[in-house]
Amino acid sequence: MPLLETRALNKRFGGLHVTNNVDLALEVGQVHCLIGPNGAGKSTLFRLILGEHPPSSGAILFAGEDITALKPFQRIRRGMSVKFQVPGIFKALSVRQNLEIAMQHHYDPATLREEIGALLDFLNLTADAGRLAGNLSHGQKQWLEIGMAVSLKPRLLLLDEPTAGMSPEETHATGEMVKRLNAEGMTVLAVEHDMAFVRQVADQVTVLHLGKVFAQGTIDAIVADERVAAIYLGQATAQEAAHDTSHAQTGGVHA
Ligand SMILES: Nc1ncnc2c1ncn2[C@@H]1O[C@H](COP(=O)(O)OP(=O)(O)OP(=O)(O)O)[C@@H](O)[C@H]1O
Repeated sequence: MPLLETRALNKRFGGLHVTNNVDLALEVGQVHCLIGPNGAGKSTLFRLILGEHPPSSGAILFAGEDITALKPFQRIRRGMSVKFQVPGIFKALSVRQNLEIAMQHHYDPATLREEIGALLDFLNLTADAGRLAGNLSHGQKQWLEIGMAVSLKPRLLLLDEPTAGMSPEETHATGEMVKRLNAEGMTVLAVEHDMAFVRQVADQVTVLHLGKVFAQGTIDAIVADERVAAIYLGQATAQEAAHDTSHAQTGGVHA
């Protein structure tokens, strides 16, 4: 049984059909990346899975249970966790205090100290534990946010462009974190533009285009798929024609 499944999922905003009959299945233990040109509907699908938008029709199942009507907090309680692109960390508190807030109600004080210590190590933030979160580098803030998202050991981790704005080194370190979490049993769904990251972590890749599942497979199959290359190329051509490359993909589909 898949850990997460969407069945004939649809979302319309007025006349705009943004999620179009999407069937997606995430097997337990998989790292699944969702890619696609700008406006393909990735964020919307992500928000449907989280329960931030109600779908127009279709169903979402988590571990076999129909969660379509559940609120986000009820989904989180069942074992979903999310890291959004914009960090939701408390800037005026230290790194350690941020983790304490996320974890304090779930562990006794001695275990809490141990768990935070292990998580700081995992995040490469041990030396920065006492620093104000607001003073961390961009990459470190993203890692702290990942730490808060995984601190309660969710079954499914949802990542929204986890490497946006990161250097190649930071991107690679983030990929290693995702692989370690996955090796410990966490299932991961990541919306991502960075193809090096996708290649590093993904077992399975789903390409969305105009709200539909356009292609699915391993990263090698996706990169070799000329139809996939064409939709990215089409976008580049359209953007060049409009003299607007400000929303260009970082890296395109060529890994
Ligand atoms: N709340 C909303 N109301 C109306 N239209 C929306 C809403 N949210 C998204 N859309 C539209 O749905 C389409 C898909 O947007 P979405 O953000 O899901 O795409 P995306 O693949 O995540 O794009 P990007 O890679 O640029 O983040 C876009 O045309 C967008 O304008």
